[in-house]
Amino acid sequence: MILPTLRTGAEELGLRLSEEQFGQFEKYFHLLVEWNGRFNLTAVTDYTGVQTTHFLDSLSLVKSGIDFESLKVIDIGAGAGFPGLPLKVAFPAIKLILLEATGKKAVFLKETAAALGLEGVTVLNARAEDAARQPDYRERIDLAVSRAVASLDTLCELCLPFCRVGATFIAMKKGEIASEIEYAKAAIETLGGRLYEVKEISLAGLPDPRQLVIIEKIKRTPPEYPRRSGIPAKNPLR
Ligand SMILES: C[S@@+](CC[C@H](N)C(=O)[O-])C[C@H]1O[C@@H](n2cnc3c(N)ncnc32)[C@H](O)[C@@H]1O
Repeated sequence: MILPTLRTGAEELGLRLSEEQFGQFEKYFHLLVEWNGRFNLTAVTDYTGVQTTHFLDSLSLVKSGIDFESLKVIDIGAGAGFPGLPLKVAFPAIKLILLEATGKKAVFLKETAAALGLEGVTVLNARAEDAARQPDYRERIDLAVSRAVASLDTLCELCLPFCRVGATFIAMKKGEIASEIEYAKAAIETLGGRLYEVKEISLAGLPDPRQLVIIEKIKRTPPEYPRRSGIPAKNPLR
């Protein structure tokens, strides 16, 4: 049987995946390992590790309680596709934008989405600071997600400008985040957000607890944000 760890974890998350979907995850695993031999995509390439650290961790977004069906979702700093691609495999009706600044990773994302037969996936090879100024993307998104890209204050400036008022932004974090949240309070408010909830996630397969930091967009983002490329990380809003 393929992907035993993912099967158990998905069940624990309340997800009922078909054999076709498990087949897509299996293919994704093989593409990840193959491309990783050419350039560095991830440090985790063992069969169980990918199922837990990448696939299940990405799917733990369901613990947010959001109904993903047919949402327009953007994954900011998608890297090798996490969490966006596993979410798309599990919820094929979402419209997914994978935003990734590094050209080679963007090529991997495009080829992988095609190889898995996924429709409704757009790969954007750009920096968030630039893409968020494009009318097609600014305040047009229902759900922004991001894992392992920046500290929460910086991340808010990269992600909240994409969210329409009423949309949700989820930052996937691990470890101690109380001070990170404290530092991000000003950024959340300035950019039109409101901290809704911090949800602790612990899954049997995951080595350490994670948090979903859930932020609602309650007001429009002022037009001066995001600032130009690199500034949100160099000089976070405080
Ligand atoms: C550590 S990787 C994490 C990748 C993936 N989210 C994951 O959890 O496996 C961070 C990724 O974010 C991308 N990135 C960082 N800053 C960015 C920005 N301002 N706009 C777009 N992508 C960015 C990097 O190129 C890199 O691929």
